[in-house]
Amino acid sequence: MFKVTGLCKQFVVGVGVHQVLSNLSFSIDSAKITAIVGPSGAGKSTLLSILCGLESPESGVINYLGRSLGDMKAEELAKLRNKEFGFIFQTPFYLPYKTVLENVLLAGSYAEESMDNLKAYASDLLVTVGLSEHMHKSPALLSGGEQQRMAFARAMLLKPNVIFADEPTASLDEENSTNLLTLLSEQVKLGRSVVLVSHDKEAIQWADTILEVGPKGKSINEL
Ligand SMILES: Nc1ncnc2c1ncn2[C@@H]1O[C@H](COP(=O)(O)OP(=O)(O)OP(=O)(O)O)[C@@H](O)[C@H]1O
Repeated sequence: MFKVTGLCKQFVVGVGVHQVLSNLSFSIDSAKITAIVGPSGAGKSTLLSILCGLESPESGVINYLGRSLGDMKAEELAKLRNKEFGFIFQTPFYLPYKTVLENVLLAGSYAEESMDNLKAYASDLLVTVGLSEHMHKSPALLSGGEQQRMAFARAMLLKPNVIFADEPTASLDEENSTNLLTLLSEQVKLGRSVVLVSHDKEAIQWADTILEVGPKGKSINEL
């Protein structure tokens, strides 16, 4: 699904240059959970941001289903992110003055479906993740695990092909981690792909493929 060749990324910090990823080449298969692991500061989150087109590399080619992200115009890339990629972060973001259902529908304006269909689908998703009773409350009233399940439902709204997750279980207890990982693995059985960055041993155990980024992003190897 992803084929990455010769990826280099650096950040300019003050008058210096911080080399974060150096000449990495690897592939990520579809319909699998791929975990990106490695020491703190190795560049895992940076790598995730590059794969989903939020950051651009200094050099290297990132092919997604045969299309080079670097050759896409900003509009095309934004469309790809909205239509094909879903995102889950360590800390679920939400608008507290909107309900759980409205928060799940935040990306709805990018959909081609009618708002009525989207609302019905968002409600179904909230039933699937066990939040049907909380649909019309503010997310501020939910527990951390419930908020993360809301984030999962939001990530699924536009039926993404790939779900990117950066430390999705880091703020969850074991039971809530297992719930979230179960939801993600069910999506993989339906043919979707999950790419996650994690330090969490349990989350890593759910992965079909583990890619380890070496210190200072100087290598990447499948474990
Ligand atoms: N926007 C930025 N500007 C400058 N430096 C950055 C920026 N983003 C990340 N870095 C630096 O790049 C390096 C890699 O950061 P990144 O967050 O990708 O690492 P990580 O492997 O995900 O770390 P952790 O496991 O601790 O979250 C770090 O040294 C970080 O300080």
